[in-house]
Amino acid sequence: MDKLIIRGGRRLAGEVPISGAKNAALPELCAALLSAEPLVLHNVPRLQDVGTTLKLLRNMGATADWLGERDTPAGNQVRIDGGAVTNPEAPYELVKTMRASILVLGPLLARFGKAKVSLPGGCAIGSRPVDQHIKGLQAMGAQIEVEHGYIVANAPQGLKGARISTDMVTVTGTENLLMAATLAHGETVLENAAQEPEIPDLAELLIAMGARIEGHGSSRIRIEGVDRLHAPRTPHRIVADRIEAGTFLCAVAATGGEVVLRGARADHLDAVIDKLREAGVTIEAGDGFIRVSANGRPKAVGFRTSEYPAFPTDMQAQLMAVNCIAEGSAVINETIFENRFMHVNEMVRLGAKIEVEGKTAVVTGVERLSGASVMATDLRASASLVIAGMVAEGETLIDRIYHLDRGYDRMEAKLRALGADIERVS
Ligand SMILES: CC(=O)N[C@H]1[C@@H](OP(=O)(O)OP(=O)(O)OC[C@H]2O[C@@H](n3ccc(=O)[nH]c3=O)[C@H](O)[C@@H]2O)O[C@H](CO)[C@@H](O)[C@@H]1O
Ligand SMILES: C=C(OP(=O)(O)O)C(=O)O
Repeated sequence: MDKLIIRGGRRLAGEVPISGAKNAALPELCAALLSAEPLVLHNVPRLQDVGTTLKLLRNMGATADWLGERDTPAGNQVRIDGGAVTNPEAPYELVKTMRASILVLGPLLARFGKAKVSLPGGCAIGSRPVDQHIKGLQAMGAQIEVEHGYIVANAPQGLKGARISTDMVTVTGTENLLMAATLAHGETVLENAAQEPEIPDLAELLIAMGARIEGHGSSRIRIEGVDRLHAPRTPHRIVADRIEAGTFLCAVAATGGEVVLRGARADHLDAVIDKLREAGVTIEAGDGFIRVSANGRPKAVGFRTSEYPAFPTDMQAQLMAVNCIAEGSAVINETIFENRFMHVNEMVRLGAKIEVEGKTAVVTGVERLSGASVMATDLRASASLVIAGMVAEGETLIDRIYHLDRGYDRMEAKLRALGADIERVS
């Protein structure tokens, strides 16, 4: 099992390319199931969850291939041909490692009138049910049973448009229902829709495939179903990963230095950038880049996670790492997931002062952290430990970094290119 060894104390400097967004790539790869014509996506990040999704699509009979080797001009392009899908099923073995596999449910049901998808189960950050996905598809006329750990869904006459208001804002729930509605008979209205930038990115892809969608990016999306979707005339380029970009911003805020993030979208990171400025970090942005510079200890900043455009839960752990070495103390409220403070005990092993009560963490900044062996428990927890390790004195060893690889494209190589002392060992 791979581990990371980090020797802290280096400032970061230089330029780093920001990859395509994991959370846009996953639904957009699944969107290939909506059409019998091939889909080509550009700017696909080379990370574990993308590999798992390609396997899942191949298991159904689709062809799904990278168009070039890593680091070649076509190295981030993928072609999926959903024309050959014969087996509209997602087995537990593939679904258990990646919760986003639930995103095949809507497309399969809409195109084939049936689907059998393993329940994804919970994960370290919380129980993460999919009841809203099921409720929405039932409102569109699907018959759904949960049997032996599988969602077994049927809509022999096809799905029909409906007005659906989910009980809470759900990102993959909105994506699943949006994709399903593109091929439903009549009009679907999604109320209380998620507004994360990955949703308009998905909607733009679907529109390029012939879908009729309005209101994406707002809390009310209207979809008029069509008979079939086709290949987009030009390949779709996946939007930049705002969480990867935010992670690098926090890394520089903690270590100090000056870094340019190439390809990053500052307009998708307003809440994170506001907090980092409040912490004393300098951030400038222009078309396709963000420049961040920091000197000395940041100031502690409190924040509360919430749905986009508020502060993202996927950045909570990384900004907590910055707070660990900041001047002053900060209160952090996690409102999206019930158990997303798994990194706290590991940060405490590095010398951080953090107290957790329920959904609130109080961080009192310390002057220095000290390197230790720690364990990654989930994706963003891993990233926060990398940040903490880069400012800790001495050596930090991070175990179980398969969590990190699920969502970052070679983070350690990108950090090493910026001057960090970080290596992967087996
Ligand atoms: C692949 C992907 O895009 N993952 C992101 C997506 O996850 P994901 O789409 O799974 O998260 P949701 O937005 O659905 O979850 C929000 C909240 O609603 C609850 N809920 C959700 C659906 C449902 O049917 N029932 C229910 O109770 C969840 O348990 C959670 O407490 O959005 C999260 C919130 O921004 C991010 O942290 C994840 O990185
Ligand atoms: C929680 C995350 O992802 P997923 O929904 O894929 O588990 C994340 O990206 O931080």
